[in-house]
Amino acid sequence: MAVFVYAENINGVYKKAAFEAVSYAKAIATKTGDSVTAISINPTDSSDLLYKYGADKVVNVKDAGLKNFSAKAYAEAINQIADGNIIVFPHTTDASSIAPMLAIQKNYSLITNVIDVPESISPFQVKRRAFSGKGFMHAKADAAGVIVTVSQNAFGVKENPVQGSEEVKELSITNEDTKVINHEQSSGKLDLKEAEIVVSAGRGLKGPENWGMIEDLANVLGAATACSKPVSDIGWRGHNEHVGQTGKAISPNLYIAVGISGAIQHLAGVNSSKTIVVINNDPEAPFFKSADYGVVGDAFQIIPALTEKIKALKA
Ligand SMILES: Cc1cc2nc3c(=O)[nH]c(=O)nc-3n(C[C@H](O)[C@H](O)[C@H](O)COP(=O)(O)OP(=O)(O)OC[C@H]3O[C@@H](n4cnc5c(N)ncnc54)[C@H](O)[C@@H]3O)c2cc1C
Repeated sequence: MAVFVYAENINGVYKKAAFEAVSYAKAIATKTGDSVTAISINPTDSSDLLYKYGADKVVNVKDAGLKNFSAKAYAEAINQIADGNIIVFPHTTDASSIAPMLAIQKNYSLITNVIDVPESISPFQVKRRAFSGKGFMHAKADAAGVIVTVSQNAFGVKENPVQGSEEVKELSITNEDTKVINHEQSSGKLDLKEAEIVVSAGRGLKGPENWGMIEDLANVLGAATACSKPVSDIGWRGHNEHVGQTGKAISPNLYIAVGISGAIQHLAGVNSSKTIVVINNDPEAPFFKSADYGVVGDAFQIIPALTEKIKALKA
């Protein structure tokens, strides 16, 4: 029996989340004594990239009808291939919409946002994030099969090279329900949900003209940029950068929050970050309660100085 894993790609290029999901599937397979089969839809990247993290077999689905993403059509394609009783997905936006559809098609349990290898396989029990990242729970699957989505940056990308094999599968799924009206391109250079470091700013920055210093800091750190909800609501930044309860939920290794008060709805999307640094000129700002490191001061002085210091250190 194989542990199946969905290896997500964007325009054919594997995401970091795909490598993390394969690493996670390998950890389960090691526990169960099974192999790992990765499924990817229309990839252009080499399967070698997935063998590196432990995929014993890679099934590359070729289907022109799946050129545009559709959760229903992708679930149908994966359903035709994944005949094991453990299926792993990354907890990305796309995969999080495929996984529930597949769970219904297969009548499997669905456990989202898992953060560790299962405590037991039969019954399948695993630790997951709950309540917008404010708590944890140990979820138990009660169906014959289980689908899990792995919280990004929680398990990590772990090399486990194997001699893998590849199979190309030609499918022809009908994808008539989906019509692409527009593609929104992320303004940042890095995918916010994949980024290890995120520099985020709020209304404390006073206006969009001041975002240059945030981008400069992000550039020297190799970070993605994010913002609070009001900032994207006013139109200072695009909605693709909005993090929080109603925006993207992220869990980078380092989250730097500049001029953000730390409202509960903002924290809901960022409190799974491994280290949080808060820069705010109000010592009473609620965000300091959730911070690992806090700097009380004016962002307009601190950010350029910090950027220069990091540049000097790197030089
Ligand atoms: C249903 C619902 C859902 C929501 N979802 C989200 C969500 O997903 N994400 C989200 O972010 N919000 C969300 N909100 C809004 C949230 O409640 C807050 O209003 C919002 O997060 C505040 O944004 P802010 O911190 O940028 O602005 P503010 O609350 O105005 O805070 C600005 C901060 O900047 C500091 N500051 C000012 N000048 C400087 C300076 N020169 N240097 C340093 N610091 C300075 C201030 O001290 C202050 O702490 C939601 C609200 C509701 C009701």
